Amino acid sequence: MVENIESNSSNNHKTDLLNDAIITIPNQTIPKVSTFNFQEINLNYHFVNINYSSKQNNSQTVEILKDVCGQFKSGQLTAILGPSGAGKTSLMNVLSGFKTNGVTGHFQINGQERHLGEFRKMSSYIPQKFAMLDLLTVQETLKVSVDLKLPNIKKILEKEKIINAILELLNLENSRKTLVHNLSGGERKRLSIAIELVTNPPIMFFDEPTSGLDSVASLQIITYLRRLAQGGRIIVCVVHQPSSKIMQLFDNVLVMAGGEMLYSGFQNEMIDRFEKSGFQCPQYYNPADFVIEVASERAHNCKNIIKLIEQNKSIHSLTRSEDIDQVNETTDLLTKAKLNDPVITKQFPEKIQSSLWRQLTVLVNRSVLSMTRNLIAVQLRIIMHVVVAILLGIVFWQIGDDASKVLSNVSCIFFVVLFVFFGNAMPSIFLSSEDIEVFIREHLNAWYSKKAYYMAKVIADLPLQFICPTLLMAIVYFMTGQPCDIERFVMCWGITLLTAIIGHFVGLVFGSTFGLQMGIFLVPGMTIPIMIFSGFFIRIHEVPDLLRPLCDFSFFRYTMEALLRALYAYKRPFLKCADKFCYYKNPSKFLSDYGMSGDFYSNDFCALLLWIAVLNILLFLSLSWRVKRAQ
Ligand SMILES: Nc1ncnc2c1ncn2[C@@H]1O[C@H](COP(=O)(O)OP(=O)(O)OP(=O)(O)O)[C@@H](O)[C@H]1O
Repeated sequence: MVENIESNSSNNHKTDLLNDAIITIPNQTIPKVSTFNFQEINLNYHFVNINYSSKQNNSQTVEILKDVCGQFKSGQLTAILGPSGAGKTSLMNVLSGFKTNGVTGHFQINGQERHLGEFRKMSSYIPQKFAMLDLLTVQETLKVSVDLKLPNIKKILEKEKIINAILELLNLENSRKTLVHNLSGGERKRLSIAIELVTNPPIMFFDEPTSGLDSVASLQIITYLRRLAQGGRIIVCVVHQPSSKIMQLFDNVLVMAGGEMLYSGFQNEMIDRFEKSGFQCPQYYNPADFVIEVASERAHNCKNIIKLIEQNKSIHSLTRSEDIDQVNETTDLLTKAKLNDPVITKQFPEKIQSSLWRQLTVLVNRSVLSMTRNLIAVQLRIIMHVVVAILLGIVFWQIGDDASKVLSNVSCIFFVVLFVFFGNAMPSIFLSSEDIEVFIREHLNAWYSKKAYYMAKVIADLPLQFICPTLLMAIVYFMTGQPCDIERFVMCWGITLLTAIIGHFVGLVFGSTFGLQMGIFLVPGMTIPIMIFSGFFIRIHEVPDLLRPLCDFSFFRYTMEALLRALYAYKRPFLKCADKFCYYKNPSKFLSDYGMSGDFYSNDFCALLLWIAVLNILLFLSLSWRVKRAQ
């Protein structure tokens, strides 16, 4: 079957199509990557004495990778093998530049020290769990990728040509209209490859691209990867127990054991090398299973195995830095000469980052598209606001001008604040925790800046933050019989909007910092205590002196104060009294009893704006922290 797939000329034709689609675009301003011909530059990625350690919670340092060396060359497909916990994923993270903290050693591209920023632009890392937005179709997902990664391609037809070529190459044409969350495991994997293929990167890393797939789908994926490698790319992937058929597709193998490198060299020399070192592979045994079994014995004799295999190595079986230097000197002269050629250097591939404006528009459009398909985020949120508003209107029907029901009116206002806050905070926790992984991947792959993502997050939800509180306030205000005064209505509406925005940011900050589970627990857990200091449960002047500063900190205090001032301050005439005596007939008396007298609506408004500014800063810091932590 392998042979069949390999000899299939139509597949080669698809590879050509992809290259054609990208290379023959009739526009001189097309990105450098589009004009890059992989055959022209032989990349040689060397890594020497790579060590990686991580600090534990108890401040102990764990050594994860120890003195790993090796090299990858253009046109070769390399597998990283090893038993569970051998350090394969860690090595992949380090080599791809996704992990930098605690990493030492030398990384060289064609003999020159790797510059991380540049390296990220010319490489792609497809992790095992490749985060994607579930509510976009395959075609839309690829379109976003093209829009962000190929900013110089403006014509829709050209974009479609590239998308079609990639879909055809990866056999995804029939799924182009399928939502990502409806894709099968294999299709999802292929889509993740497709997304990164858009820029035609010359170096691609895959962490377990076959995990969760059956043998046929696994073979298919590795065959695609081989085809990509044959197009002149460096393709490296971690694989778990590949079948013999799959093993044959690899050019090189890197075997890891206990964070050390056991073997690095040609796939077809591997068993020979192990046999010469005294490890006999039984007949008809899967070579991958065999080397993993040998590697699993590392706990007892890993050092001995490495030593033995070293003694029998060939020039291509690289296990130590000296070997790499030797190969460097002998084989890279031509490549170096080519790299120094200005014509070729000019064609060196790199991902071009689009302008901030373009990043912003693409990200906002994507968020809006995704949100409109999200039942919880949009439809349910609007419906809930309307239903609750009508319910409140019925329960508190026409009490706004009734002096005997002032306290009930305050409860109604408090309920509005509560509902608007949580009605916006909870969906935002869900939304932000859902796409934070997508952000980290795309940002680290140099698709867009943190600033663009942050601004898009703020802008995309604005329409809902406008619509939901507006609907709620309009219904509640008029059903509950608040004063028929447009100014007072606008004042109340403004505060409800700010409350919704604060709720949204609180949700974003907690969701992106702590994730969904912790966010759902922490938002109510941390905000409900703040409500105690809102002036609703206990009047501010009755709060113990020691805790009084907390009232200045509570944003619920400012929302309550502002709303009650909008309704009862600013020379509001006496309220109607249906009973013989109404204590709060005079609205100013009520405000003064609650410690809210004075026409200071604007102060409360400014305090809420300040809160929004602080939450914005926290959100930006949270995103930066998440990116840093991912590295
Ligand atoms: N940040 C970390 N802190 C502490 N230990 C870590 C950290 N990352 C990885 N390790 C440890 O390093 C070892 C290698 O982990 P890694 O995930 O690279 O292994 P792997 O070969 O990919 O395993 P698997 O095949 O099971 O995914 C494991 O023992 C793991 O527990």
